[in-house]
Amino acid sequence: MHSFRYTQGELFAENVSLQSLAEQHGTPLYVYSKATITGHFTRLDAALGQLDHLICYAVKANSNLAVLSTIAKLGGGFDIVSAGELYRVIKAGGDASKCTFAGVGKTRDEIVYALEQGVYCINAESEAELRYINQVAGEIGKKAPVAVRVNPNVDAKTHAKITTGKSENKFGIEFENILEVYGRVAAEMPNLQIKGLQMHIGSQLTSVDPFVEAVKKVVPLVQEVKDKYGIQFFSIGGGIGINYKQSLDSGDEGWWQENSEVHPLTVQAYAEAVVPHLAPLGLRILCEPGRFMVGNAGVLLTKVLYEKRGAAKTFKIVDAGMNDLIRPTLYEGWHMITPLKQPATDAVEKVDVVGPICETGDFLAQNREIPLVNEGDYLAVLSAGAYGFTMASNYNTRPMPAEILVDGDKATVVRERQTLEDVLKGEHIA
Ligand SMILES: Cc1ncc(COP(=O)(O)O)c(C=O)c1O
Ligand SMILES: N[C@@H](CCCC[NH3+])C(=O)O
Repeated sequence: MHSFRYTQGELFAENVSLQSLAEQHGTPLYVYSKATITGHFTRLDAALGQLDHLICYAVKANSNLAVLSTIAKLGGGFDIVSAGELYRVIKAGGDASKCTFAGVGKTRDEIVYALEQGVYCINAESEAELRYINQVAGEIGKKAPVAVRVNPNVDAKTHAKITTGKSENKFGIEFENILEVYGRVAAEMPNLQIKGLQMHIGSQLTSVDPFVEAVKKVVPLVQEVKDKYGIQFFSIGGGIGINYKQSLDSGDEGWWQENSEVHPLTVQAYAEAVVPHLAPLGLRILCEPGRFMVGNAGVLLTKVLYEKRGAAKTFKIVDAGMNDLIRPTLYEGWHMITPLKQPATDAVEKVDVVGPICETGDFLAQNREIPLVNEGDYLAVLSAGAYGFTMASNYNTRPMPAEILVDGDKATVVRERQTLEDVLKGEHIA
């Protein structure tokens, strides 16, 4: 479901013209659609309807308070990876008791904060971590709810940098060692309460097969852990991929259709494939989607500053760089780029869309055919709602962009653009 579409020659987010937002608020600018987020949550929730389930949205994908508040109001829980993310969830009105705490390197302060706030579960990724949580919990007089993350050694067939469920990845404990570890937790770590088992094999999966392979492999183990230790939940992690090549409302027609392809993975297909394996467990099933929930719900608006016709290439130099959206640089991420004002002709030209950062890797697209645009025109980088702003930085001392949430006719600035003073805050001459 997408809420971005061309209407009378202009690109809209729900009922709001993106050109007007760019003119009013400046660029680079992130714009999110509340209807898309709500639609995605509702669809996944319905697809898992047969199970006792909880959607724990992976906050790292997009942690804007307004996004978190939207999901909290829909009844969602949250998968967090730091004290900072938990702090955000609480500030946004989310419920700590619906939070799972993931990550391989939790610190003492983070463990204490999570226990004090009463998170649903801490998902531990090593035996050393379990022992440390046990120690910290004892010191503060708490019993820590824990799950162990299993590394099922299944290939998620996604980009190498976002594969997490193979033996060579740093995540989780080997499948073969899980039962022994639970045994030691039960016998030797009195301040831990065994609450569940968790897995997550990777991000941006575009086929249901690796999910099914992992679920089929891990379910018998879950059953055994349940029988021995009486756990409450099994979390199947996140990872549902989105279609980066079809980011506009499907009713649209235009040059971008040529780039469209049917996404092989839908939530319905996902649920149909995994639910039959999960239902017999009789456990609460957690799901931790990040990108699926927000990826197609956000765009990054940018302005064409200059055109440079080089000997080998034509560059469109825009005002958004890799510090605003690092996915193309880091993962060869492909994001559709389209003008905010529909071009008068179908003509396209092959260009590199590059940012102002002093790095050769600073590009939003390379060798890409886009419609003819001139200096001063605005472009939208689509499907930028996940791992966009959350991975942005102040590299080259560039202020972080503003974020806007659109809800029907209403556009609200949900994070202000940083000023240079903001960027330098806390910094001192020795
Ligand atoms: C433990 C865990 N859960 C959930 C997610 C969310 O992943 P995605 O955004 O691909 O759904 C991640 C990131 O890959 C993760 O590491
Ligand atoms: N940041 C990655 C996804 C990482 C998933 C985190 N566990 C991306 O944009 O594709």
